[in-house]
Amino acid sequence: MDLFDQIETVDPTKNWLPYDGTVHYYGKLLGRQKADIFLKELLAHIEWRSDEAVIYGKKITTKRKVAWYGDKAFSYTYSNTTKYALPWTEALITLKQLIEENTGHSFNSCLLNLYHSGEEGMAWHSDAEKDLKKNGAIASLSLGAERKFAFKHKKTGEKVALLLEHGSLLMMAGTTQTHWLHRLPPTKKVRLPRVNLTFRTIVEGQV
Ligand SMILES: O=C(O)CCC(=O)C(=O)O
Ligand SMILES: [Fe+2]
Repeated sequence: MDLFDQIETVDPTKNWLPYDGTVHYYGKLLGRQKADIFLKELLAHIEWRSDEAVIYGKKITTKRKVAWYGDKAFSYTYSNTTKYALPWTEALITLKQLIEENTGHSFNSCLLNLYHSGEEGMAWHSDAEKDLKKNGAIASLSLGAERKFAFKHKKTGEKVALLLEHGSLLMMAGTTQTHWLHRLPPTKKVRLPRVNLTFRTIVEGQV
């Protein structure tokens, strides 16, 4: 697939996955000017922290920064560490409402990632932690540097890739997290920062 074909031909009804899940790309939900303003605002005012993970009993710290916000101080566990959501900022509520209006889904939390340059990425994973609503939709808003985003089927290994533009929205729904991994590959070609927001639904006390 030619990644650069997609810009003129954004069809929000297209499912980018061939089977076992649903991924819709809405293209640029925010125009250039608004996207620039939100990027600046989030870079300046989100409480960015290094991400911590415990892998084989060792605590590691990522260069990539993260932050987590929500309706209340949900606790959320992944990579053997527990985090607590901060209360929504005005900018995040505005973005959350915009996404809810455009997708018909609602969300109660948001995980933000800051990649300072193309050298920072995120490894293959799926977002199916037990705190998340099972098969709940995840809305991913991208600001800043355009980056490639890839999916890989857990059994067949089939891959799908697309380019996430400044101000764009990607929706992952249905059984996507059960059957597909996704990642943000690192690249030497990108020198500018990117902020990604994934709006999610946390379910407390779910077994
Ligand atoms: O940065 C991205 O586009 C994806 C981030 C992601 O997969 C996650 O936060 O779980
Ligand atoms: Fe993810």
